[in-house]
Amino acid sequence: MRKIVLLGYMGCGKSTIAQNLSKITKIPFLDLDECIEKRANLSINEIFSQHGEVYFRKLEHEMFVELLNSPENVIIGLGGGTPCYANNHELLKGENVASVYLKASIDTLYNRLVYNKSKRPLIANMNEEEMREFIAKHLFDRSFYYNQAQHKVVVDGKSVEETVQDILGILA
Ligand SMILES: Nc1ncnc2c1ncn2[C@@H]1O[C@H](COP(=O)(O)OP(=O)(O)OP(=O)(O)O)[C@@H](O)[C@H]1O
Ligand SMILES: O=C(O)C1=C[C@@H](O)[C@@H](O)[C@H](O)C1
Ligand SMILES: [Mg+2]
Repeated sequence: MRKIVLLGYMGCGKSTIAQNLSKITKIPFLDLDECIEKRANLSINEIFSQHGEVYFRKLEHEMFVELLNSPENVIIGLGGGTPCYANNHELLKGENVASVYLKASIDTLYNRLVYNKSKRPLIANMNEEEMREFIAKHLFDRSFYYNQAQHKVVVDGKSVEETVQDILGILA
C-alpha cells in the first residue's frame, strides 16, 4: 500500500501540510513524533530528557519501519531529524513510497520557530542569535539526507493551500 512521506527541517510544515493533504485526499495522516509519544507514553521532551537522544532515535527508526510496513495507505509526517539517522534515508526510496522534501529557507524556518521552540528540545534553550546560527549549520548538515527524497517542494512564501496543491501535482 502507498505511503506518502513528508520530510524536512523542524518548522518546515510537515505536520501542518500533512493534516491538510489528508483532509483533501481522505488518506489518513500519522505524525511520527505523535506515534512515538503514544508508544512511549512520554512527550518528545520527556524522552530526550529522561532517556537521551540515542534512545529517541532508536524508537524513531522502529516506529518509522512499523508505519511503512502497515497495510494501509497513509500519509506519514516525519520528525525533523528522521531521515538523518539509522539509515532512514534509504527507506525514502522504497517502491511504495512517495517521499516529499518540504524545503524551507533559513529565514522561513527561523521566523516560524523563534516563537515556537519550547516543544522542540534541540532548540528550546537557545536565544535568538544562537538559534539562527544553529538552524543555518544544522540545515546544511542535514540537507544531504533531505535531498534523498524522491520529490522536493519549496515552501517559502507559499500558503498551506499552495504547498498542498504543489504536492497534489507531484502525486498525480
Ligand atoms: N505556509 C505555511 N505552511 C506551513 N506551516 C506554516 C505556514 N505558515 C505558517 N506556518 C506555521 O509554521 C509552523 C509549522 O510547524 P509544523 O509543526 O507543521 O512543522 P513540522 O515540520 O511538523 O515541525 P517538527 O519537525 O518540529 O514537527 C506551524 O505553526 C504553522 O502554523
Ligand atoms: O529535528 C529533529 O531532530 C527533531 C525534530 C522533531 O520533529 C522531533 O522529532 C525531535 O524534536 C527531533
Ligand atoms: Mg511535526
